[in-house]
Amino acid sequence: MYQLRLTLVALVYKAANNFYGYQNPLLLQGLEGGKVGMLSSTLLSSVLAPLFFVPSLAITLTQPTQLKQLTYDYVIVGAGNAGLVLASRLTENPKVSVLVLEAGVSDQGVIAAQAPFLGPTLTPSKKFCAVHSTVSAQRYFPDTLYDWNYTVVPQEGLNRRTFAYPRGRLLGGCSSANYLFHQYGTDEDWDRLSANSGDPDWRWSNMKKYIQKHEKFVPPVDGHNTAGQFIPSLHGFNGVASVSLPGNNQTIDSRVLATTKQLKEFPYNQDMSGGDHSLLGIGFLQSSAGGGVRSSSSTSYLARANDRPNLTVVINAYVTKLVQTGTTHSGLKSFRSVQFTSSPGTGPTPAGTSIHFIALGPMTATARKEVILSAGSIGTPQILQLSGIGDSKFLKRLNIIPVVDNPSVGDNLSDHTLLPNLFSVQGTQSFDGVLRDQNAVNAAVEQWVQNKTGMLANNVVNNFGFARIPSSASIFKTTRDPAPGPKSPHWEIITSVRQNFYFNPGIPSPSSGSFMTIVAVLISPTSRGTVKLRSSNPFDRPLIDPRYLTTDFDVFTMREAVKAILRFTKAPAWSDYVIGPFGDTFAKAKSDAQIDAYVRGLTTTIFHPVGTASMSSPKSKSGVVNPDLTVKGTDGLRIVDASVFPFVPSAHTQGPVYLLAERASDIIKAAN
Ligand SMILES: Cc1cc2nc3c(=O)[nH]c(=O)nc-3n(C[C@H](O)[C@H](O)[C@H](O)COP(=O)(O)OP(=O)(O)OC[C@H]3O[C@@H](n4cnc5c(N)ncnc54)[C@H](O)[C@@H]3O)c2cc1C
Repeated sequence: MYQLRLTLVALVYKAANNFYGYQNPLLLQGLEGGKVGMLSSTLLSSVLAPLFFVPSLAITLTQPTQLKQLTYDYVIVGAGNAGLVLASRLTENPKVSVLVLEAGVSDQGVIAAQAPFLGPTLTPSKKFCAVHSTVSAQRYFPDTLYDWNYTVVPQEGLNRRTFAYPRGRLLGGCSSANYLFHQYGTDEDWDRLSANSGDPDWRWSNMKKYIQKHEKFVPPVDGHNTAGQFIPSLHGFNGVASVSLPGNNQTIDSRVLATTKQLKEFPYNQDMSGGDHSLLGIGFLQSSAGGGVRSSSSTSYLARANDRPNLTVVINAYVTKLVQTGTTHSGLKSFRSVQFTSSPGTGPTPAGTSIHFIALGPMTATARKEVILSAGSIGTPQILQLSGIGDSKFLKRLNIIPVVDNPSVGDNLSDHTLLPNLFSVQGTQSFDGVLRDQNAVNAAVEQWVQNKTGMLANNVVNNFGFARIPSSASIFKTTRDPAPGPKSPHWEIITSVRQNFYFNPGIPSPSSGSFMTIVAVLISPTSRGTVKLRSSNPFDRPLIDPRYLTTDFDVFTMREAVKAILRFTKAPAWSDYVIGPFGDTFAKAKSDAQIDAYVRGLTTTIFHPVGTASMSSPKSKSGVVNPDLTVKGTDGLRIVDASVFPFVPSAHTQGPVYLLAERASDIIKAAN
């Protein structure tokens, strides 16, 4: 138990420094070179798993070679957020057999995937690797076993910076590795999807029923009175995955709430889940957790299907391509087979290069009914292109034989950007103080170990909100409002007490002082990017180019968000707390040009890529899937994951993915 506590303490520090960006080099040195050693969650998995068993998987095979059969009714690629919803729903019929192929590892016993506070240790830090930095990329992008360890190509709109682009690589996918914010987007998001695709059943009036199937709203772990913090009628209480309000008061909560009374610009919003209810305003975060433990698609949807003999899940199974199995009378190319192999080694590799290949020869699984791609917004377009489904001219250049010419594959990448704004604050009550106090950290660890409450049981954020730029703003003279409707936000504000900032190379982390970070997120981006193959080698990481802040609207909105956040901190509620912006570029950012430079220097991602296999109407010449999620020009192949959203929803994306996958399960059941 001593080792457990030591390891948890170190993970607390790692979590604190990974969240939203900044790593304290001294702290890292301490962790990597000190007694605790390189604290990997692998250690936790192997040594400590029995102490923290959370029901997730039971029948999972750990290698493709353990498969006793290779033909199933459905083959699902990716045991991620969407993939496990499908696996769980399709196997409700005991006559239907399902194989799920997952390249990543198990989530069982992975403590960092369980304690909400430790989630950020699963993915590489977002610490910026400056092109002019003297520090190697490897030093600041340490690969993790639970992540695909991607990086973005140098971003033109962000001073040609590159940075880590986390994607979960374990059972549950990103739902096991994310930061647990849980919402559904606005009704206007879903109504736009419906209008664009021509399918009335994507409308919110139809989609909202899936909340009841998906969500199990549970009380917060501290048992506080939640009256006025959420609206019960917007939630499900008997669904599969737990959702809860914060269970550990943070020092700034009361100031945030006071601000909502003091500034008309930031009204209080009683429920932040979205849908029928507006997202505008500030309220309490709802997290995908219950009882102080993360709820992922693995611990919820897979757990309920564990004992079904008709479901087979294989981890360490890397899908290299889809195999064409014929052509229909109408000329559609059938893809009912999937080629896969043992996952390559996951040891440290320099960011952006090939992964060392140690796999056995390829195997092929075949679906009697359908193959369903749920490999996520990066994996899905990668597999499509490797299979000859994509832009023919581009594929030929990579010596891949084109089968279905579709230039939309891998296009239209859309993501939310993130800018951490750091403020110096008074006193020692910020999270910085807690982290410098070994006794406080030990006590928090002890509390979670004993009864799953306290700091580790909680998300790192308690309050957040959404806002619009005024309709009279000058940008609307030249740009059409990209939000899906007047109730949907343009940007998001996330309040946090963490020491949590991105620093310009040369400005060391302060070893004293207290900080508050208020994050600005661009919610309705107009920049669009791409995910394209680097080569025909399936183990080469694809080229990810979100093209962040390459439009006037996106730059304008981030600038206005920074100005609004400065106004937020001028409310009387902060007068005895906030000292002022921290860091030269922020403190001196007064003119629009200075704010823009500050924004371009620090913005990265909040990990919500969508759109790389967009849904469009069957008649549309662009797009990758039809409204029923079948892949255009193909037969026997669907896509169910975040890649099909043509626009990034006005929310954190796991909730929309859950609803998408619930409806997709119904569509697939009805079609077969
Ligand atoms: C660090 C981080 C923090 C986030 N925070 C939040 C948050 O707080 N709230 C929120 O709502 N959203 C958050 N998100 C985003 C959200 O979790 C994702 O949008 C969503 O879960 C994506 O679901 P998906 O099914 O499309 O893909 P995934 O969940 O990524 O599933 C894809 C699966 O396919 C597997 N796969 C990929 N390629 C292959 C292959 N070749 N062979 C076999 N398997 C393969 C992957 O390993 C993965 O398990 C976060 C994401 C990250 C990475």
